[in-house]
Amino acid sequence: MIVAEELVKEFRLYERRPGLLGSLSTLFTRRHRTVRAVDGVSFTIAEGAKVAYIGANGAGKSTTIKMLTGIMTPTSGRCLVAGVEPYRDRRRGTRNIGVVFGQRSQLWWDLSVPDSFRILRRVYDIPEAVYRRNLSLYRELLDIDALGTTPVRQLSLGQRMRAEVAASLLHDPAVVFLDEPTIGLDMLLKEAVRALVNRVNRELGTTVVLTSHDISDIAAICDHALVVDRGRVIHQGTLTELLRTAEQRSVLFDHRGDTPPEQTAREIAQALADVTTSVTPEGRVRVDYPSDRLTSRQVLAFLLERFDITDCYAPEPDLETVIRDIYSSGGTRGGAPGGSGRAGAPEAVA
Ligand SMILES: Nc1ncnc2c1ncn2[C@@H]1O[C@H](COP(=O)(O)OP(=O)(O)OP(=O)(O)O)[C@@H](O)[C@H]1O
Repeated sequence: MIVAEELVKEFRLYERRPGLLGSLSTLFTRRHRTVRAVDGVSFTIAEGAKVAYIGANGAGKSTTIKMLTGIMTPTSGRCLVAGVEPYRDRRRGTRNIGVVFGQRSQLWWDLSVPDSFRILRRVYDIPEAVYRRNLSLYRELLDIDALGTTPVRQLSLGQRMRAEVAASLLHDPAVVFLDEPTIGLDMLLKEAVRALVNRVNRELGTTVVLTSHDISDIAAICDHALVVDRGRVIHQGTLTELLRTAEQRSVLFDHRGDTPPEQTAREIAQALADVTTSVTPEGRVRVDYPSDRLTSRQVLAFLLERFDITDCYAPEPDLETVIRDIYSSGGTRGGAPGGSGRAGAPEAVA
């Protein structure tokens, strides 16, 4: 559904020299430096996938999405969305694509939400049945009627974002790009937006590309992740594979006997290099270990041999920690199953 091949975007930044003389001299000799915001990014996203596009501030997410939605033309490389190069054929491109994009609005500021929707219906030539089905879905999930006839400019951020998400899906696009779609929404509305996105994906097979700093959006919607750092793809695969790359794992357990858990924790820390131990408020022993130096099998074998364990579990690594680790390593860690890196042919995300 989406193919990016060695996508590059460079910006020229012109230097301004201080003072009046400096300003005058820049009229004659303009010096510039080039910023490479996207540095040869290649990937494919299959039809119907729900992909989190993850990266720290300035990693190149918005620039990539601007190229995928046809707002920007790549410096080199190319991308195809539903078979169309969106920046070459914007008319055909926009029919396939829905977008919720940060500060940009697709609504008319002086008009109400229903009036904006009526215009969008004409622009996209949306069949009556599709328009009605979608409006009733937005009534059911987003309480869209509550926005009434207030002009869009007078809506709160949360109210506007509800309308933006609905507007992006009104024409049943094949792909929807959602950049921070739940910003400004309260907990219930966040859940409603996530439910809507999941429902259109399930019922219509809409491909979803989500950018969000809210990890719970990613966990609630996405099944795949594409992680970028300094303009390059550094990880791609399923969310489960991403979680498996966790650098730190843990095991929690209870055991029989008179030894207090604090003493057990000390014994383990002395016996096993690289682990850290603690006792939870419930009195369980917690063992944290680095996954590149110890396997869960080794840790469990050690614990089973030494202690009469009555209960034991290994919690899933949490997504937030995993993503933070990826950012801090700047893509120098080994890739997850499914591959990482940018060289060669585009790699499949789903
Ligand atoms: N129009 C522009 N002119 C010059 N530099 C730009 C322009 N747009 C983006 N950049 C630079 O390109 C890099 C990537 O920016 P981009 O907005 O794509 O990052 P991002 O991952 O979306 O960040 P954020 O999470 O903060 O939105 C940054 O260094 C940014 O300063």
